[in-house]
Amino acid sequence: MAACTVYSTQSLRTNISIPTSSSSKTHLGFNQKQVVFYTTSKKSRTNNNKRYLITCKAGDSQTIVIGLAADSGCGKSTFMRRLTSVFGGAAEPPKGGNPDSNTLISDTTTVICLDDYHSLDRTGRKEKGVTALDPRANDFDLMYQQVKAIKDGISVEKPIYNHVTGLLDPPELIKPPKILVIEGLHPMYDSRVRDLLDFSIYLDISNEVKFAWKIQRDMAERGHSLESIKASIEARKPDFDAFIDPQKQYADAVIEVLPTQLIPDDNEGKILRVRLIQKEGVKYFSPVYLFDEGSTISWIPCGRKLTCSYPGIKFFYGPDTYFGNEVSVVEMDGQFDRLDELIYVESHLSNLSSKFYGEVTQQMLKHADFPGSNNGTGLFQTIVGLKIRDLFEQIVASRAETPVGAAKA
Ligand SMILES: Nc1ncnc2c1ncn2[C@@H]1O[C@H](COP(=O)(O)OP(=O)(O)OP(=O)(O)O)[C@@H](O)[C@H]1O
Ligand SMILES: O=C(CO)[C@H](O)[C@H](O)COP(=O)(O)O
Repeated sequence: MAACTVYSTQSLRTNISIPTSSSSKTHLGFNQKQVVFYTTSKKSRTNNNKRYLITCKAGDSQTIVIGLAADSGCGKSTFMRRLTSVFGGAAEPPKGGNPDSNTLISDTTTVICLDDYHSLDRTGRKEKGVTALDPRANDFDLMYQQVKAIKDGISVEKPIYNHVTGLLDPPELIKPPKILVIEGLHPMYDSRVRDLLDFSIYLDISNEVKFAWKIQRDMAERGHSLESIKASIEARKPDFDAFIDPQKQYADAVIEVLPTQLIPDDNEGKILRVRLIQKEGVKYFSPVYLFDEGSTISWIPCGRKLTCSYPGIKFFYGPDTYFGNEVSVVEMDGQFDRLDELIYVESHLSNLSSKFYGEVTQQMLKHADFPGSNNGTGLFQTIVGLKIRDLFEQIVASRAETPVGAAKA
């Protein structure tokens, strides 16, 4: 008989299929209760008026789980596009599925958006007076159960939050990929979910820059008024500070985006100072460094090999502490004039986990049209993408070396 796991999902509205043809009685435990299912037909089952989702699959290769946390409009999608590109192949929504699905699937990666675990839809949040950032508007039990199931090689029927209608749509099937990325507001909020992560990233966009990006997108591209953008940022801020921002203390890598220091009192938010904060001592992750590992360096690369216009470019590298953890920081302030000259900067960075000389520059040139390609946001997102590929390859290699049975010891 197939090994089965039960996932409770009360928000489930449609029947789901049970991928087993077994006709025998199956005893499955859930929430300390023993429930009995007859897995004879491909339908969802109800027990004590509660609907259960049953998934059956014997998982033999564990999925690697990456968490990416950030507020809305802070570059998660852009980062995801860079990451999937590092693995090759395009990422697309599930074929033939809900056109408003938030999921992106490529050969190696599946990116799920944690908005899909909103337990309250738009109307529900309005009625209860809570924002989507509030944990009460999210189902962390289901998030944990499903991420764990995928990590264990088991397919799940994940709910969909529809950003167009503001409703919870019928679920979609998510099969275990090689790499699962969970991106959204709360990947590191719940300790059970956090413990499932093999690597975690937080995009820390300062208020000034967030405001500038919001204006650019929501005003220029979506026709919102300046007042409504300001009001929306203000309304989210208390919950952002309480529930989203504190997650950065748990991240293995933080990309911090600040206004430039090269122009005194700059408040345009166009030139950026970007810091890649890398935790020391994380298994399978060795931080990138500039010139000499462990030293402290300030570097202005502008000159014969790198064209810079005002206000120039400044790099910094050095050790630091971050929420009590030892970290290494690489910082870039300013922006590139010519991306093809980035190779000069790349050749001074070490531990990049690139597969060939110039891979970072090649990736940046390939996606020159993505936001942030001329500054540290694009550069550090690309580098973190390479580090994730390296982490994945190291974990796979270490599993191949581990004799069967020893892994459980
Ligand atoms: N590195 C960047 N430099 C400049 N602008 C950026 C950068 N990253 C993102 N933006 C701006 O922010 C907008 C949102 O970016 P993106 O879609 O990647 O964010 P998101 O976190 O996925 O947003 P949402 O959660 O709202 O879907 C972009 O359209 C762009 O205007
Ligand atoms: O913070 C968000 C994450 O994307 C959204 O605001 C949240 O998911 C609610 O979505 P919508 O505004 O479409 O109802």
